[in-house]
Amino acid sequence: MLTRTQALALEQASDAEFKTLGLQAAAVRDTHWGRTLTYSRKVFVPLTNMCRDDCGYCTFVQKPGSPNARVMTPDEVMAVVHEGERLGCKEVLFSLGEKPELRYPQAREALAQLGHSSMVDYLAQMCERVLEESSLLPHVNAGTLSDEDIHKLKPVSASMGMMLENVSRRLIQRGEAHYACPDKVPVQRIRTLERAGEQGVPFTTGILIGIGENWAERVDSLITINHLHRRYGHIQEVIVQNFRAKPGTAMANHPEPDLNDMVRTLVLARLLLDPSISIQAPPNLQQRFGAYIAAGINDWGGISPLTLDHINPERAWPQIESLRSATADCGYGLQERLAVYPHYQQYPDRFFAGPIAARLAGIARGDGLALAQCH
Ligand SMILES: O=c1nc2n(C[C@H](O)[C@H](O)[C@H](O)CO)c3cc(O)ccc3cc-2c(=O)[nH]1
Ligand SMILES: C[C@H]1O[C@@H](n2cnc3c(N)ncnc32)[C@H](O)[C@@H]1O
Ligand code: MET
Ligand code: SF4
Repeated sequence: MLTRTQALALEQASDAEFKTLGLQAAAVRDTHWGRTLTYSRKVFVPLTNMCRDDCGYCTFVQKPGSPNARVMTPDEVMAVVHEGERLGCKEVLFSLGEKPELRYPQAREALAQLGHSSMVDYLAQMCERVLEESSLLPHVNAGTLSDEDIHKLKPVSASMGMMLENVSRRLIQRGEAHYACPDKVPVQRIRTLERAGEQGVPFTTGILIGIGENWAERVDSLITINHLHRRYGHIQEVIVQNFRAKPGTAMANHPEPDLNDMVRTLVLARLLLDPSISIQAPPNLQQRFGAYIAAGINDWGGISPLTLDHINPERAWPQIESLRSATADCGYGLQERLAVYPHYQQYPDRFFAGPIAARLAGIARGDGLALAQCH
């Protein structure tokens, strides 16, 4: 594994040097993850698109008053879940705006009508319903979480996630991507990762590249994730996600990272992080699958046969079969996985509680949806 000094020095490395490093990264992946990449067949449920933050790159968020601002009803959620189940999905990714009730009366009213006072309460209830009424496993991506939030969500979700994005405090200054976003203050994101570790939650995180950060700040963000994983052993995967510029946002004219930047960052992540951490890059935000595989990724993340990627709705998911053939062209297999990685299922007492523990124990015994039955 690289030291911080070595990682920082890579900023100056030539394309030829990166070619050699890419071979090393791919070798680390082959040793620890084998020659089969994974993906999770999932549905995406944007429980609410109202959010107390205003990230400069986000088109998901809608201000109350806009005709598109909403909180999904339980029936709407369950309709997506059941349709996903019919199509063979095994994961429900709840991805939502952060604590809109703390900023907007309209969000408080919408929640009150549903019988809740916070979005996390409503989220926990919907996770519980998903477990009671379907075979899918909830994975929640609700941003920063308090100790109580995690305690509430752990018994009803297989795993949780929150992109660290970046640890740089520069990005919260006026004119930067995270200006006036209380949930993007680095220490808040780091505390969420820490709390998840303390409470034993299999956790997905990652970095968002191209939002104004520099190479050293990427290195420090990955090192932060690695330190937390050393302490708690709970980081199941790290997503390296590339910023996409969206019309109508504050960052509409901000340059997007190119493929070379993405590849260099994937190589950095693979050589810097503990090799037991899965490295994922989304296949719908660039189309050069082979370049990512060569850079050492072992996972394509969630792919949906049903729902849009609501965060990047203009980027269609590849068909699973076309991803399989592109992956095969590079000499790798493609296999479905669950929202929680197999390693964590070996330590149920630490990582699972309540109804989700019972469901995962059932899967391990072979009733319900065994991984072997995955497509
Ligand atoms: O479809 C998506 N899936 C996203 N995922 C889901 C991911 O692809 C996997 O499906 C899950 O992490 C299950 O392992 C996230 C999960 C997180 O915990 C945090 C952030 C993301 C980001 C995305 C995303 O932008 N689009
Ligand atoms: C779920 C994750 O999606 C990411 N996200 C939000 N907006 C964009 C965008 N324009 N481009 C790429 N990623 C984005 C954020 O990092 C969030 O945490
Ligand atoms: N609001 C959360 C975050 O930014 C999750 C979804 S982003 C559309 O991390
Ligand atoms: S990226 Fe997440 S936190 Fe930021 S505005 Fe969008 S929904 Fe809110």
